[in-house]
Amino acid sequence: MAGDQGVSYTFCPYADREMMMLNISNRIAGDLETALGSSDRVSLVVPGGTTPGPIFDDLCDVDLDWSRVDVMLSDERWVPEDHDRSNTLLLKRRLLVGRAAAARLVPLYRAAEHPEDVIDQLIAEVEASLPISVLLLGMGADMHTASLFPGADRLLEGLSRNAPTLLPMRAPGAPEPRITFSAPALDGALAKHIVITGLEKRDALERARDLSSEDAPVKAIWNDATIHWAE
Ligand SMILES: O=C(O)[C@H](O)[C@@H](O)[C@H](O)[C@H](O)COP(=O)(O)O
Repeated sequence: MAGDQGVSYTFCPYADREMMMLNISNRIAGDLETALGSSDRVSLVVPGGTTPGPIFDDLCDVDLDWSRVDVMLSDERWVPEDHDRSNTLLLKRRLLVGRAAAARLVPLYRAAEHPEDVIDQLIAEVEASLPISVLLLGMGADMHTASLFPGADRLLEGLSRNAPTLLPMRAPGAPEPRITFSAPALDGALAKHIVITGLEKRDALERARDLSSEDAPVKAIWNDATIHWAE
C-alpha cells in the first residue's frame, strides 16, 4: 500500500511481464464475470499505447458473455481509425477478436477534423454505458494516465470534480490532439487496474506520491486501484 493525503493503491509486482499480462487478463475476466452477475450490460475501459497488447491477446479468448460487454478506450489520439497510432485500431486487431468480437465497441473517435466537432455526440454515446464496471489504465513515465498529461491545455478541467465525462486534450508531450475520459469519470469505475512496466515508470510512481495531481495526474485515479508492475 502507498498512501498520502488519504489516497491509496495496492502495488502488485511480478517476476516477469508474461506472467503479469496473463494475471491481469484473469483479474479483468473475473471482475467482468462478477459485474455480469448483477447487471444486464457491463462496461470495460482499456488504454491504448504500447503496453496492453499482450493483455488483450489473452483476454480476447476468455469464455464470458461478451455480447453484454461495452468496450471503450480510456483515450484516443485524433487520427483516422486506420492510422498506426489509432488506439481503436489496436482494439480491433487485438481485443475485439476471437470470443471478444461479440462485445460492442463504443467509439471515442468519429471522422472529423477536430475532437470539438463531435464531442457532444461521443459523450452521449459513452454516458449510455456508464458507470465503468472494469477499468484498465496505463501510465507514462511523465505520470500521465489516459490523456491527462501534465501541462495539457485542459488538464485542470479534466481533473476537476465537475469535469465532463470526456474532453479534448492537447499537450506538449502528445503529437496529436486527444480525447480523454476525465479523472472523475475514470475514478468512478467499480474495479480499477493500472499496468506499468520498467524501472523508470516504477520510480515515477514513487515520485508521484509527493506531487500534486496536476504534476502527477495518475494520482487522481489511483485510489483503490491495483497497480501491476513488472520490470
Ligand atoms: O493513447 C495512449 O497513449 C494511452 O491510452 C496512454 O494513456 C497510455 O496508456 C500511456 O501513455 C502509457 O503508454 P505506453 O503503454 O505506450 O507506455
